[in-house]
Amino acid sequence: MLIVADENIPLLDSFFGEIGEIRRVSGRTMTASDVRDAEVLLVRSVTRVGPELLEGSKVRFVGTATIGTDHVDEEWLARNGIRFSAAPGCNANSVAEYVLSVLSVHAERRGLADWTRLSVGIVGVGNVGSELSRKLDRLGFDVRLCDPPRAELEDEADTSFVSLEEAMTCDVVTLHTPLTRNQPHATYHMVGAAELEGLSADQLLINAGRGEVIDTQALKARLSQTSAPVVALDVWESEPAIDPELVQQVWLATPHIAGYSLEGKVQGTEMIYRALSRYLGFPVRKQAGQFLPEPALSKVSFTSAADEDDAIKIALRACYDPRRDDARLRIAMRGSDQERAAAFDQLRRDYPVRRECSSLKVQLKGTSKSLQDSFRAIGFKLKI
Ligand SMILES: NC(=O)c1ccc[n+]([C@@H]2O[C@H](COP(=O)([O-])OP(=O)(O)OC[C@H]3O[C@@H](n4cnc5c(N)ncnc54)[C@H](O)[C@@H]3O)[C@@H](O)[C@H]2O)c1
Ligand SMILES: O=C(O)[C@H](O)[C@H](O)COP(=O)(O)O
Repeated sequence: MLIVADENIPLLDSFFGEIGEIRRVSGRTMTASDVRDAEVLLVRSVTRVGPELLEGSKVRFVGTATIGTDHVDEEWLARNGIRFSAAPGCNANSVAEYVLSVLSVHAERRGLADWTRLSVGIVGVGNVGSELSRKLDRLGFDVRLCDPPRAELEDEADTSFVSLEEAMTCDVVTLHTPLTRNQPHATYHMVGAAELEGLSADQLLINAGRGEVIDTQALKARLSQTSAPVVALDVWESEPAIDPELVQQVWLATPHIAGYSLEGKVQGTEMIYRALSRYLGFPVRKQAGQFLPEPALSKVSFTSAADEDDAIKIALRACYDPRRDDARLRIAMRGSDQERAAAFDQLRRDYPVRRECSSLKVQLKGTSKSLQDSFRAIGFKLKI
């Protein structure tokens, strides 16, 4: 069986080597002739999957090792009897850690002694938003949830949701919706001139969903005003050809890597491996955990002398500091349009190994119970 796969999917041989012959191709430039003879197609988010790619091919199973599915024409696949599977939640924890790290840097720049005094509006409360909300709640932040599709469900009567308008009054507004069009609560350009107008210079807007959820032109216009909000973008309209002026205008600019922890990527591969095995009736023998190496940084230690807020931020940013990705993206924005787009993709292809907080053992000596709880809330392993 021929399996055509995006070369950026990690551990292809380890997971799929026993299932079939693997042909690696560039996900961004994959064409119909690359996949014509394949029975299985494995992609990430940069490959548009629909009739242009698959008409006339032998493909009967498509797996995307990502949470987002806006690159896949699911209706067409279903109409053509092609089984489809995604990887819901695979990198939700990675994105939550990205947001926490961004918050920690933002609080520090603002001179806030206690970062939990920030109110946080989470827009889109699915796998990512829920994981983030759980961590923030446990840390003691004031969290408000905005998810109109969920708010309409009968079994959600116990959860209190706010409108987008109200979420956008929080100190921090963080977007985690899918990209949707032509349906109730569609998110394409959901944040436009009117929503941006209401944000003040004291507020932070984060987008780690999809770039098209914010209207780029409206954002650029808002950011050129003196009272502009602080903005952190991980996702962009028309990736990889992103707007270099917008990169200059935002506070923190990263190349769509919020979900790029090693754990997140490998879990994505594992999820489509499981789905394919089930589809083919093969036993599921492999799991992500067996392929995760020892982390480069495995232990940190704090004593009672540590400032509690500082200790959390030091440990968080030892695992992941978004300012490194921001610096790399800014450097990559030099050159022609084509060079910039290639550089954006290259940053993602050659992304350094990043481990999640759960890979770091934190030793606490003589520290308070509340500090221990905060470390646990984020997901660190504790040694007391
Ligand atoms: N930056 C990254 O690296 C990265 C990583 C993972 C996922 N993502 C993106 O984040 C999105 C969310 O991921 P997830 O796992 O939480 O997905 P999910 O499907 O579990 O949850 C999405 C939530 O958004 C809600 N939603 C839909 N329309 C909305 C609207 N108009 N307003 C508010 N909420 C709305 C849905 O009801 C749902 O609860 C993905 O679709 C993907 O596009 C980005
Ligand atoms: O949807 C997702 O899971 C994320 O956006 C994912 O991190 C995208 O990564 P890519 O497929 O572009 O490598």
